[in-house]
Amino acid sequence: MFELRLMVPEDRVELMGEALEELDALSVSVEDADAHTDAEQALFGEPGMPPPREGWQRSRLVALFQDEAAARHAGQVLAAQDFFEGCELLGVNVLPEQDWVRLTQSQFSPVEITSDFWIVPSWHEPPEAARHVIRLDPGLAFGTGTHPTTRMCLRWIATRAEGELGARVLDYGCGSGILAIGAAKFGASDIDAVDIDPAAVQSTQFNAQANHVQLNAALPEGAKGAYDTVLANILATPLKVLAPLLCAHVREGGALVLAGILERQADELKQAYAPWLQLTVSDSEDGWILMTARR
Ligand SMILES: C[S@@+](CC[C@H](N)C(=O)[O-])C[C@H]1O[C@@H](n2cnc3c(N)ncnc32)[C@H](O)[C@@H]1O
Repeated sequence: MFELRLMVPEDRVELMGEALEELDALSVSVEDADAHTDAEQALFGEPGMPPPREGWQRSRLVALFQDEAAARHAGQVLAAQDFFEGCELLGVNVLPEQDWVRLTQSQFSPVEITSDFWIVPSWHEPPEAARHVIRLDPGLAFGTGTHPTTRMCLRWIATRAEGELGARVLDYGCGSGILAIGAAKFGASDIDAVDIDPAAVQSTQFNAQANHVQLNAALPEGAKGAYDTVLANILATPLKVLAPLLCAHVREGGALVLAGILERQADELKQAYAPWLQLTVSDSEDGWILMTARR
């Protein structure tokens, strides 16, 4: 494989990406050319929403080609176009042969939630100390246990006193289903896991089966009635919109557990939920907080 590398200003990223695909690039990736420098201007976007801008102020495009001639030809064709002004050809590199499966797998190790609760990829043996294990491989949906928001929710589940989690649990925004599966491992027996993304619903069903866990995975209409515990790891903006809906699903005496919230967003979340529940911050990690309430 060969990669053609180009420097492209923000307003040309999409056009150049499309042109490279027309020229038979196998893939095109876009990197921030100013990443990790003083000139870096990070772009933050909400999952599922279009990116806030088409590219960084200076983007590095890397297009993959089957052979060197195709990569060089694409570079020559692009350089001759009038829209190439302001762009730069950085060169063509040979990409060394790699065992991509092994390389990807090496990036995922078992994740410790508590000393005896671990998330373990299928190609690893669980650590000896692990009494509770979720077997999970990275897939299409969010939630491998490596993100602090997921870890805090799982830690909350694992550290409940006997019976406190309850039997009936709702995982709202289930992604890979990791929280729903975690709830099952800690005693919940009637679990609904819902997500707006059909791929997440599928992924949850698959992961539940792989963990020998019974749950109902569905689109959001699958959330019905009152639950002992409602878990939602989404992001502050959707969590504010969902406040009345999520609170309505918490039974009298039940718990609401919210994640995906940055430390500086604590007050806006408290205000949004105040008509129904009193949220408090009950955990934090790497600038993210866990907010919980009891009805
Ligand atoms: C950050 S991921 C969390 C995944 C998993 N629960 C975890 O804790 O790792 C958020 C998930 O919420 C879903 N989501 C976002 N907005 C939603 C909404 N309004 N209703 C239901 N699901 C939503 C996304 O599709 C995504 O799968």
